[in-house]
Amino acid sequence: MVAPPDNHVLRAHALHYATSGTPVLAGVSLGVREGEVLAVTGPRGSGKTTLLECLSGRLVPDSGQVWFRSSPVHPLGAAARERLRRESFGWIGTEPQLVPELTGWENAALPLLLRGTAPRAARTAALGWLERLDAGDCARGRPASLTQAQRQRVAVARALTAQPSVLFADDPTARLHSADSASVLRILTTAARSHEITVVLATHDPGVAAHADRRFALLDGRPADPPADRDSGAGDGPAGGNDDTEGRTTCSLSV
Ligand SMILES: Nc1ncnc2c1ncn2[C@@H]1O[C@H](COP(=O)(O)OP(=O)(O)OP(=O)(O)O)[C@@H](O)[C@H]1O
Repeated sequence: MVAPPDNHVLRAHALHYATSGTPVLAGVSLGVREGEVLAVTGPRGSGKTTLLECLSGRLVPDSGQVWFRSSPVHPLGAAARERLRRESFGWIGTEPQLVPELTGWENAALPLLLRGTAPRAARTAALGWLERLDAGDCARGRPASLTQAQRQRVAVARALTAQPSVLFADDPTARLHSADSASVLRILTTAARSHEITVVLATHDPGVAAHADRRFALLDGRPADPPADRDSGAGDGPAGGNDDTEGRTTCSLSV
């Protein structure tokens, strides 16, 4: 096993994953640089969610390697992967998946409370992020009383409150209207950049991918445009669609 280069916070090498005998990922390699916003793009069913799940330790690939900084993730057992996710990773899904019995701030504070942070400090941090995300008015409401966009803002606050090293966002705005989508994405990416949180963002929407620094395109579980030198790690080099792009969205917000 070879540890990733220093400037990669995450690295995957030759990932294969199949479900019911059908290949979902078929030899995917990529590196994610510290602090970047990387969009994993591709049509529906191309394997984006599965790739994020393998990178984040939610799924164990059938073969291949995943590294987080200088530590291998793929050989870890379930408890160690869960600890890694709790301590170092955040996840925002397409659906907010909030706890219905808890208020907005309680939902946003949950990762800190699970880590053992004192309730008062967890509450202060959660309220701070809700305010920064223009969701201060969601603090006292339970999820059922909030709109879809408000619930997703609470989910974003929950992910950021934990100050993850890497935030995985799986089509986080797919259920939002375009104005809400643009606003949530702008706030999410601005907050991540100002707090040096690496983001891996799955989307099939080029408008969403435009918020990222770089794109990695999948097609049928493979890199859509692999670099000529695959051993150097697909998605790392200046080749094809998996390349540094000028997609970074200029934003004056300070979150
Ligand atoms: N648990 C599972 N059981 C059966 N098939 C699965 C499972 N997970 C993924 N698949 C299949 O693997 C393929 C890739 O799924 P995946 O969700 O990773 O793609 P995606 O690019 O994220 O798609 P979408 O944009 O629709 O979310 C699809 O054909 C999907 O049906």
